[in-house]
Order: sequence, then structure tokens, then C-alpha cells
Amino acid sequence: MTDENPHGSDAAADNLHSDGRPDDGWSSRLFGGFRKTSERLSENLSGIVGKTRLDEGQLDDIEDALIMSDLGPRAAARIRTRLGQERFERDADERAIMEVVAREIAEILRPVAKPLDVVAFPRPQVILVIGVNGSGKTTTIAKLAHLFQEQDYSVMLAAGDTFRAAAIGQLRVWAERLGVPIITGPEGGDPASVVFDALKAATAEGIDALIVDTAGRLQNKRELMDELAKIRRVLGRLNVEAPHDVVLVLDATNGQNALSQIEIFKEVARVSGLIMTKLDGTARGGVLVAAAEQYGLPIHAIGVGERLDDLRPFNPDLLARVIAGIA
Ligand SMILES: Nc1nc2c(ncn2[C@@H]2O[C@H](COP(=O)(O)OP(=O)(O)OP(=O)(O)O)[C@@H](O)[C@H]2O)c(=O)[nH]1
Repeated sequence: MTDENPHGSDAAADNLHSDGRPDDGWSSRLFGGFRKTSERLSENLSGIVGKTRLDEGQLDDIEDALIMSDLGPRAAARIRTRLGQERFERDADERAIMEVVAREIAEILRPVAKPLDVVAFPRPQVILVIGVNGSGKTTTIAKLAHLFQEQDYSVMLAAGDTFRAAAIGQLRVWAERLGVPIITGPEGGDPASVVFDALKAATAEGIDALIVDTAGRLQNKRELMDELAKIRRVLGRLNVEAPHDVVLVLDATNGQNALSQIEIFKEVARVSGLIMTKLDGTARGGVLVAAAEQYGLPIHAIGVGERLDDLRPFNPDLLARVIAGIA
């Protein structure tokens, strides 16, 4: 499936099992993707050996290491507290500590793990996808469409980012590859009118899921806010429940900056859930835990590569172990 990516590269091709065996399967891409995160964590934690209890100095070091690994101060404090309460069997080695870290990360991730479901009645489920340019929004729309297709749902795309011709073109390329219909408008046209036409067509054709691309211009918050509000109004005229989801796409490589984007987009749009992309090959994957702990917004899926099947609903327990480097 290496030719599915219009950007032409295959970021996942060089993933290896932990024992060095090459494997391009999904789970090894997840492990490979998070390797830098878990490496950073274990680098920061190396040398920490406790007795049956960790002392304050060790707990301070662990808390710092967690913050350095982008898990954020709140999650770090929570994990520290848990570790402080833990009585270890014998002298605690790094792995025993990481087991506890993984358990606590899983507790943080579990409540927010929520796959995007197609449940709308009447159809279609309308999913607005928002996020800054370059976050992986377009690719994520394609991956989502693919995920739905795999579940036998029919999909339509709407090119609601009319600001840039390139955005429309890129989405059209994906639609052709996926074999799904797409509704577009002229560059510079009214996004709300494209989205209106799309919902009308999708409803008439009995489409299950309508995925809408939107402009990612944060430079002018007011304009973006007005644009999204108008899209909502127009959708509401055809279906009072629409949009059913407002999914914010975040680029994990932005680390803490991804968190400020949540803050801003929560202000301009009623964000209902998150998808975090580019978790492969970044040492900043811990930001996923920070986002879960700080905002409690549903996390629908994670992106760990550029290929169509590189988007998966996440398994919090497995992910927690992967982040802690003990999966
Ligand atoms: N490694 C990796 N790259 C990704 C992932 N998701 C998207 N990308 C890449 O990130 C780049 C930007 O993705 P786009 O989908 O074009 O991002 P966008 O937010 O639509 O950005 P614009 O096209 O600038 O509006 C592309 O080269 C994608 O292939 C991911 O999970 N992992």
C-alpha cells in the first residue's frame, strides 16, 4: 500500500520489532512510533533504583522525567503520587517502576478512549474536521474515510477549506484513491455553501458518514469562528443534529503547543473529540497523556504514519505500556 500516499513517502517502512526484525504490520508501527517517547522516558528514568519504597528525591526525579517527556505537570504529579504509595516487592528496578507508571497512564487514558462511531439517525453522521494547516488534517480525513469503508460504511467528503486551491486538490486526490464522492466549491467560495450542498447530496444518497474538511487559519480567530458558526447554522437547517462530531486534529510533534491548540480551538469551535497524528517518530508522544489528563476530551484515534491504515482507535492499556516502554 505504499503508493496510497500522495506525498510519496513511506514513513513506516523502516519500523522494526524490538528485537530488530523488520515488520510493517500495524502493531509494530505503533511500537516503532512510540519508541522515541518511551526511550526518552526511560533515558530520563535510567538509574532510578528503589528499595521497597521510593524516597522523595527519587520521586522528584521521576516527576521531572515525566514532565520532560511531555506528559505534563498534572499527569506527572498524579503518577508521582501513585508511585509514592506503592510498596515494591524487593529492590525496585526500572521495569517495576515502569509497570506502575503504565498502570497509572492507562487510568488516565481509559476514560477518554472513544472510537468515532457512525450512529446518526437519520444518516449521515456529519463529522467536521478542524485543525491548523499541516497538522495532518487532510491525511486524517482520508484515513478516517478508509476506516469507515473497512466497516462497510459509505462515505462522502466535503472540501470545506475553500481558502486554498491546494487543499481542495489534495482532498480530491484522496477521494479518487478511496473511490468516494466529494463535493467541492470554487477556491475562495463560501465554505458553508459547499457543506450545505454536501449534506443535501449525502442525505439524498443515503451516505453513512459525511466528513468535512475546514479551513485551519488560526491567524484570524474571529473569521474562523464566524466561518465555523455559519457552517453549523447551515448544517442545522438540513439536520438539527449536525454536525455530530467536531474533531480536532493535532500534531504530536508540536508537543506542548498541541495543548495550546486545544485551548484555542475549544474557544472557536465546540470541539467534541481529538485525533492526534504523527505519533510515529516523535519523542513528544507523551503529550497524548497530557491532553487526556488536562482536557478529558474523547480521543478517537491516533495517527502513526502516512499510510491509509495508520489510523486506529486506541487501546489505552496497550498504549500505556507502549509509552512506558514495557509492551
Ligand atoms: N509521520 C506521519 N506523517 C503524517 C501523519 N499524518 C499526516 N502526516 C503527514 O503530514 C503532512 C501534512 O499532512 P496533511 O494531511 O497534508 O496536513 P493538513 O493539516 O491537511 O495540512 P495542509 O495540507 O497544509 O492544510 C503530510 O506530509 C502527511 O503525509 C502521521 O500520523 N505520521
